[in-house]
Amino acid sequence: MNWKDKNILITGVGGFAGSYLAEELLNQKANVYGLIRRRADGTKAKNLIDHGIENSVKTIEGDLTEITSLTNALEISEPEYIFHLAAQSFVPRSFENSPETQMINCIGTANLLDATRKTDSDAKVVFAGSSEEYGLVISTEDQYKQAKKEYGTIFPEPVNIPEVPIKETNPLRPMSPYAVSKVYGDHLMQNYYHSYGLNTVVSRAFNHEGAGRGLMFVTSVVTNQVMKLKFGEIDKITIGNLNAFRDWSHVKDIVNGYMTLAENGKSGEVYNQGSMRTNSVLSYILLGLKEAGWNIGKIETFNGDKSIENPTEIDDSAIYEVKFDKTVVDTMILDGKLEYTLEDRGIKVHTDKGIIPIEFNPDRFRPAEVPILFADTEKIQGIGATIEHSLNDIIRDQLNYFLKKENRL
Ligand SMILES: Nc1nc2c(ncn2[C@@H]2O[C@H](COP(=O)(O)OP(=O)(O)O[C@H]3O[C@H](CO)[C@@H](O)[C@H](O)[C@@H]3O)[C@@H](O)[C@H]2O)c(=O)[nH]1
Repeated sequence: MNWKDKNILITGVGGFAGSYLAEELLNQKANVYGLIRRRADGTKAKNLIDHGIENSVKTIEGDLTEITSLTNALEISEPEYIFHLAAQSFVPRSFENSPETQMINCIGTANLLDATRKTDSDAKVVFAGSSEEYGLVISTEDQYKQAKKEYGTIFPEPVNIPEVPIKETNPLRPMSPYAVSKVYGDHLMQNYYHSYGLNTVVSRAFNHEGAGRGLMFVTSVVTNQVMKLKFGEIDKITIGNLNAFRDWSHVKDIVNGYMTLAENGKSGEVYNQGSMRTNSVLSYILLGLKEAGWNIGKIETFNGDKSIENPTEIDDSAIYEVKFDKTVVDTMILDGKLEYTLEDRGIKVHTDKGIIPIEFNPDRFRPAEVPILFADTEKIQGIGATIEHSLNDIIRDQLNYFLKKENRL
């Protein structure tokens, strides 16, 4: 599409993905308006400054929880396209303060849709739903039996096992207040299309990462610590569940996907966005260490009773970037060579420069966890989206970000 001179409104423009999206649209000469929360100190959002676009985005102050803010933003920007990215997006925070998450994510989305309807805007709305909506994805028969026991008759039955890679038609089994809030927004988008004919398209993006990712998300937790290790500021890595598998995309691929949805997404439809890979948190750490210059020899549990020799040398994509193999669930390394529990307290990584401990912090484990996410992205690829970045591209960008930030380049 030719974005030149098109009016765009982005909610959450000061956020991680919002600022990448704004930069790309500005590069393509669109008029970018961004809804931004009032800041007591009068400064602009840091992400806009990092992207050098703080003066090019036309910011409109407002709050999603006040519908007048949204009608005002729509009247000022007269958008042809709205990207609704603003949200409380950190899963653990939603467990701590669920009403806050619901206010922003549910009421905020309801306000935006209703403001769009009431102002007779014919803008196309692209909504940032989430892979978290899928929640408890079933990978094995045993897991299914256990889940069925726990959740009883309300458990949405799998269509087939394994349910990975996950298609848009998969049942939604949200596992956190955040995930529930995204299911709400997702369904409301579809409902406003069917009830009022609003042009709404839902993106269910899987995890997306890159330079500038919030420090609390696991990929930044890892790469930030890897850099601190490199410069001798810490002597171990502290982490939560090493055994979670995520489908990590580069944020730039996801932002391009949002633009593809604006251009070619069918109204009332839902599209996954992901990388067609799934990797464990442990793999992210090992690849991060490797990228930062360590050679990894062996990994073992703290008491040494379980170990793997040369894990990063088993280096083909079957280990670290897989087309999902159904034998692989709930084990740390994808071929299941090292299994561990929280009682093991951590893992030692033997390297050419000494041992690096990876210590489990029980506080970082969640009341309910999503064990694996892995997208089937055929539908969005069918309308033109592509995957341009590898997992190592993401890790490299994040490591370099921390190098630059600390003036270490
Ligand atoms: N944050 C964090 N997560 C950790 C840690 N240790 C292990 N993890 C595990 O790493 C996984 C990823 O956590 P996050 O990076 O916090 O992301 P998320 O919960 O998967 O959610 C992100 O992706 C969603 C899309 O799938 C987004 O919708 C959501 O807003 C967020 O960006 C989770 O399984 C989490 O338990 C840690 O120290 N910190």
